[in-house]
Amino acid sequence: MKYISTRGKAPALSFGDVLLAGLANDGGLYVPETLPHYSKDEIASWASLSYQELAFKVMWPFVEGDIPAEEFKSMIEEAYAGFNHESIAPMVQVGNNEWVLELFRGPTLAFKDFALQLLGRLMDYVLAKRNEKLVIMGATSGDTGSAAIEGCRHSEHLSIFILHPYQRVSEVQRRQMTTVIDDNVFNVAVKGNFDDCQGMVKSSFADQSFLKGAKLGAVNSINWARIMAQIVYYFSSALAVGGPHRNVSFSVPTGNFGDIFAGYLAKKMGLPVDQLVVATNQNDILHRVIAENDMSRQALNVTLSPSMDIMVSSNFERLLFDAHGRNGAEIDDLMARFNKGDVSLNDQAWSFVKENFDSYKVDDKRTCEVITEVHDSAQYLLDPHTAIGLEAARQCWKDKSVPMITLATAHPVKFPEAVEKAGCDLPNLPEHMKDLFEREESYSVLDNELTQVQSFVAERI
Ligand SMILES: Cc1ncc(COP(=O)(O)O)c(C=O)c1O
Ligand SMILES: N[C@@H](CCOP(=O)(O)O)C(=O)O
Repeated sequence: MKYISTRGKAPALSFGDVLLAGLANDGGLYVPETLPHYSKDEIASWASLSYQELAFKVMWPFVEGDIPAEEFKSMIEEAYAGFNHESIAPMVQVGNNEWVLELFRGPTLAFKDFALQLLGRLMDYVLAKRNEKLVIMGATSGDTGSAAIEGCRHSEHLSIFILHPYQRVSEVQRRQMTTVIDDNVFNVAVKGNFDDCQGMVKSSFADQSFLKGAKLGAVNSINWARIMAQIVYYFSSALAVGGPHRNVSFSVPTGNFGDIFAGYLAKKMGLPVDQLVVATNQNDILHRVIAENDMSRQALNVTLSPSMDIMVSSNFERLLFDAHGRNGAEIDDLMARFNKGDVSLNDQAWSFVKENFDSYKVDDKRTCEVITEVHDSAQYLLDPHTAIGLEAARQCWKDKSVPMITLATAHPVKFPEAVEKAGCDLPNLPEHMKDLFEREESYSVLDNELTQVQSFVAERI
């Protein structure tokens, strides 16, 4: 499998190279040159597989040639061994034909563990083979950071620098990152927002001279391997409710557009998907572009769903690549126009986006109401991101005979403020985190300045 950049100027790479490259050197994002496609019968034949076996089936075409099959199988086994449910991604019914897909059963209690438990192992394997080291820079609005640290901390080949927006992640999220005191783990609180952190990571890829020869890698969903691992649970959940011989729909709490892009790819690979619903909080650029073709950047709101406080949505570029007939030159030009303030898509691209996605925006007040309502009606506690997903599902659902699956992207215990505002009791922290509030923290607070952050990294590698 070869991977090409959405901006058409970077060289096509193999899986191993894409894994380590993160962002393409033309500023684009890597996507597979072609996708495997499966018939309904082939997909149906996967129904009896374990999650790990299914993960191998779905991901193998993307890594074949770079990772030996037996090694890849072992990595998958290890990656999901630390999940606390035997199904790995269990489903809970919360209404008629209405399902919640629990993606928070991994070590850091968010869907990011699905990809990052595997990514750390993949990177470690490829780096060991090549006898190389990698400096990871990642940006987080709260969940990627801890999942990436957990996935990479044991590697001798990786050092990891995670930028989070100062005072804009929940205390549980912050402590999950900052209480990991390892020689190769560095946490930085940037006096800015998530977009600032993500912008610094992307600028660092564009000019890596500050690293004095060291190589930079990515753990955010700009890294193709993140998306690849997230495709699997669209297949597992569809199979659990009668797919592929019946259609299913998905509603996805969305920020950086990585998770729902994985669902879009599952559909392209043959999974019969009726609707893909983009659920946003008040930071609604994705809802505005789908509904009104308005991509104008507005000030970032602080919400009760902080992990989705994102305005510049990296993976949307991967979708736009398809919307523009996979023409890299057009995307290169489009991105330059966006940076100069252009805020709309051409008619053809907008139609493509609207044909593939529905969308809905949910504010904080409604988020809390949904948490309360579902707690009362189904005795089930949603986290605020999932509540947004469920409300969007209900508002956008066109055919109620089609099962609607909302992705539960995080555990409610990470977001006490929303749970308490909804009038619900906060569950206890799981056993492995129960002393989280007593653990020592270590992190540095830096100004929202690229040079300051880059010097911090350069001095520590
Ligand atoms: C809990 C939670 N829900 C939803 C999202 C949005 O996912 P994506 O960025 O892949 O759209 C994130 C982070 O991005 C998250 O941490
Ligand atoms: N919500 C994310 C933001 C980063 O998204 P990613 O999927 O690109 O890593 C977070 O929790 O950090």
